[in-house]
Amino acid sequence: MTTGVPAVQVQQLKKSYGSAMAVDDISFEIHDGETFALLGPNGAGKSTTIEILEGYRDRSGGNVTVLGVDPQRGGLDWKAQLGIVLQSSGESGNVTVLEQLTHFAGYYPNPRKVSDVIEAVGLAEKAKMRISRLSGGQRRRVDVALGIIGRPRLLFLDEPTTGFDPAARRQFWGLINGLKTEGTTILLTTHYLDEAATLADRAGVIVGGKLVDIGTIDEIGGAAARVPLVRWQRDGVEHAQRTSEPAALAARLYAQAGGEVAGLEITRPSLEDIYLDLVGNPAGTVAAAETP
Ligand SMILES: Nc1ncnc2c1ncn2[C@@H]1O[C@H](COP(=O)(O)OP(=O)(O)OP(=O)(O)O)[C@@H](O)[C@H]1O
Repeated sequence: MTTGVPAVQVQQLKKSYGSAMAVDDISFEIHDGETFALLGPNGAGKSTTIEILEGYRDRSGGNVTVLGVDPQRGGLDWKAQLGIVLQSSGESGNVTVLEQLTHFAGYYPNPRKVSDVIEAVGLAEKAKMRISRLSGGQRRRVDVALGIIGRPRLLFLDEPTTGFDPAARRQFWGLINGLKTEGTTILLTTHYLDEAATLADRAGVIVGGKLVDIGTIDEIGGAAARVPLVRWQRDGVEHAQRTSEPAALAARLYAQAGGEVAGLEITRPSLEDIYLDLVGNPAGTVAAAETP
């Protein structure tokens, strides 16, 4: 249900570990029912931010509310409305998948049906197997199952699909889309940009503890970053040019070559290309513009 009150409100959040600033003056909001992806390279400050929102870590400065409550003061009622999938799996116990989920379901006032959750994360055939005997990716699915068993209003997913095979990742996307349809608010961190592009409504990009961009998936990086790229070869030399009229350029090249253009390729930057430009990775930068 949309109430108009942001599910998450972060204002000038700061977190230092000793003299090192892990999170440096970050502000953003997550609307009720929205899926928001926090993106950034290793060590950018994503987990620190999420752990502050979950109430696991104290902040050094700024204001934060999560479902209207300061996480440093959140009680059991507040916690029961959160679903949390931490970055590293804690589930390696000697109990079965079914036992573990049944046990955790007992902590929540209105849990999902255990068998439905086991089915949704693709563990039906492993329900009676001890968690310690599952593969890494299967254990990760148990983490996800534990995150959603309590029917959370707000779900935190910190790199949820690390270790998933491609089919499991697609299945997980379907699961998340189902939760979105039910109105669950989701905060996701992932290094898989296709995952962010598929699942998130908006994203924020953190680099070195600072928020360098925020917007809908279609806005991240700005319009200039989305201009198509035309590549071709002439006399064995690679050429590349960004242009908003790629067909016109291709036609010009065709006319100049008097026929087919060697190596002609027109691509639109993916979220990953745009992200790599944003975080300053040279592998993501596109060759300088030139005219044919
Ligand atoms: N408990 C801690 N004590 C000291 N420094 C820490 C602690 N936890 C994190 N840091 C530092 O804070 C910075 C941000 O770490 P954080 O785990 O939030 O990054 P991240 O964006 O989640 O990275 P990754 O993508 O690798 O998970 C890093 O430089 C890290 O070394």
